[in-house]
Amino acid sequence: MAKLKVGILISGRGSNMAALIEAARTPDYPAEIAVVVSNVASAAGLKTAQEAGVPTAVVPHREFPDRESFDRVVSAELEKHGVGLVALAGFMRIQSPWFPTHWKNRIVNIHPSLLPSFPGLRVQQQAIDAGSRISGCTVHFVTADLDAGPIIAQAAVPVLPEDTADTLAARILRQEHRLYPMVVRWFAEGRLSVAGSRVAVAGVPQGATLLFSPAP
Ligand SMILES: Nc1nc2c(c(=O)[nH]1)N[C@@H](CN(C=O)c1ccc(C(=O)N[C@@H](CCC(=O)O)C(=O)O)cc1)CN2
Ligand SMILES: NCC(=O)N[C@@H]1O[C@H](COP(=O)([O-])[O-])[C@@H](O)[C@H]1O
Repeated sequence: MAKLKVGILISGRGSNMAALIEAARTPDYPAEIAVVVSNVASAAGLKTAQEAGVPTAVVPHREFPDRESFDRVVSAELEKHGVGLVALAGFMRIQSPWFPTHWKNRIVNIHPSLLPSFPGLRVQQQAIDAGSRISGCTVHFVTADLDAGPIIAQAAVPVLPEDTADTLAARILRQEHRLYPMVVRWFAEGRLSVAGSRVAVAGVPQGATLLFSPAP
């Protein structure tokens, strides 16, 4: 049976992209990484993808008059590679409503907070400033509403008194690299269904959609 083709959008380092590429190297993983697209030519993740033999493309957002025209070219690049799931991985552009509508329930994002808390950017510092004792990451379907799409799975980590944004980000990132490949596998296996704002994951234990790592 043909594997699900995943297209990954990045803007920078690409460690979540690398985790997905590594997961897809396993023969029984039900997805393959078909293309990596960046809006930034200098994204370090492009080199990582090329060294892994994954096709890449750059679509510079600054060259477009508006978000939708940029989004349509990105979408065409993904469709050229037969992509069935779009995975945002440190992709730093807010997409026009056209994109998540066109890719409805076929586009996911990983976000470094326990949504709905702390959408947007600089979220690790937001959690620290709020005195949160727990933080983590969320994989969700992407909709026109920023960081507000149906939640698929989350991973939680402690926030320590001595944490800086960087130490907390590093602790969360380790869980991101576990969570994202797990969720992409579930999508590829056809286990995800969306009803309104809720996602059901068929055939997995109820607790499997929440990882908790008490390790500092
Ligand atoms: N329509 C949607 N687009 C995006 C979503 C989403 O849920 N719906 N998720 C974000 C990912 N993201 C946080 O997880 C995020 C990325 C970027 C921004 C942002 O403010 N971008 C600015 C530029 C910032 C920069 O270049 O440093 C912008 O686009 O003007 C907020 C949240 C991805 N897109
Ligand atoms: N709002 C989007 C956002 O903040 N995404 C976050 O950017 C980082 C990208 O790292 P990576 O490029 O090494 O995967 C990740 O921590 C991801 O959760």
